[in-house]
Amino acid sequence: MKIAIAGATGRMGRMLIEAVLSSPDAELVGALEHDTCQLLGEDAGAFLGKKTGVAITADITKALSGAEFLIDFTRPEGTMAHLAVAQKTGSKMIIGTTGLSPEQIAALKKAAENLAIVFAPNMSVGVNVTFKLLEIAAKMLNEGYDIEIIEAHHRHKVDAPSGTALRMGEVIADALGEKLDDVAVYAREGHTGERKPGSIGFATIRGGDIVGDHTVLFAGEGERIEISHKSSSRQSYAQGSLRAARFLKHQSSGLHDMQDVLGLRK
Ligand SMILES: NC(=O)C1=CN([C@@H]2O[C@H](COP(=O)(O)OP(=O)(O)OC[C@H]3O[C@@H](n4cnc5c(N)ncnc54)[C@H](OP(=O)(O)O)[C@@H]3O)[C@@H](O)[C@H]2O)C=CC1
Ligand SMILES: O=C(O)C1=N[C@H](C(=O)O)C[C@H](O)C1
Repeated sequence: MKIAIAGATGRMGRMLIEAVLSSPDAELVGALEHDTCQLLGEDAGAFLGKKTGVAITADITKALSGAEFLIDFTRPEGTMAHLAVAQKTGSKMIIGTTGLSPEQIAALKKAAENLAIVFAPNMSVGVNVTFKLLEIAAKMLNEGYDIEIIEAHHRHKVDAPSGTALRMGEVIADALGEKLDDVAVYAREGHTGERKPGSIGFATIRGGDIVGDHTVLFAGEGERIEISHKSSSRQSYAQGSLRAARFLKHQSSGLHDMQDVLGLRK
């Protein structure tokens, strides 16, 4: 698999480069950064002490020439700019970027009519299995339990709640026959009044180097159930992205997610 990485000097970009270089069925062919990056022109493997022959570039077309796949963990505006070029080069996209607006997601759907894309807020197998556990729990605890989603991430994260927490909310709302927009409570402060029955609350923690923790609390009378996933390394996201690329080898179009990649869709 000939793979280009966007955000090549970022936390996920570096993890992905390392994963591609260690994977026998993958080859690094492009490393993309934006034009203010201090490391443009440097070998993409330099941070590992490796020579890959692939220089970090801000030229999207150059980075994508010869790339069958583009793995993109950047920012929404970066992802949308990369998508526009990938549509021309035909590079299939694996998108992990979170915080996209509804309009940007609609643009992904449109592009996916002719381009195969995996777009998922969390590429780890564990989180995607957790989504299934939440679906079961929400269906079985559909009365008498208040649902709160608590997420914690490192101090550098720019979007909140996390994409994963929002997807957890969507999975639970869907299992309860609701729309997340109608039941979500994203913040509480001051005299809030009593908890609104049927709402799904979100709480966000930011600090230090926390890779990514998510807990869903089902709080009833006299008991609480907690379903938690904790990431201690970004490797699971990188390995999940490579699984997504292998899945896309067999797709010519469509907007897929990790439930499709892992065969978890009901
Ligand atoms: N789906 C999943 O499994 C996961 C998703 N994520 C998501 O991936 C994204 C990146 O996370 P992370 O690696 O921690 O972030 P980083 O900030 O470490 O990396 C982002 C990279 O993208 C670059 N970048 C920023 N803005 C643009 C732009 N407009 N165009 C092109 N490149 C840009 C940054 O460059 P510079 O530093 O110079 O600005 C940086 O190299 C986030 O949205 C995060 O939520 C993260 C982990 C797992
Ligand atoms: O920014 C991160 O770090 C992460 N972002 C994703 C999200 O917003 O859910 C996935 C993971 O939690 C790490």
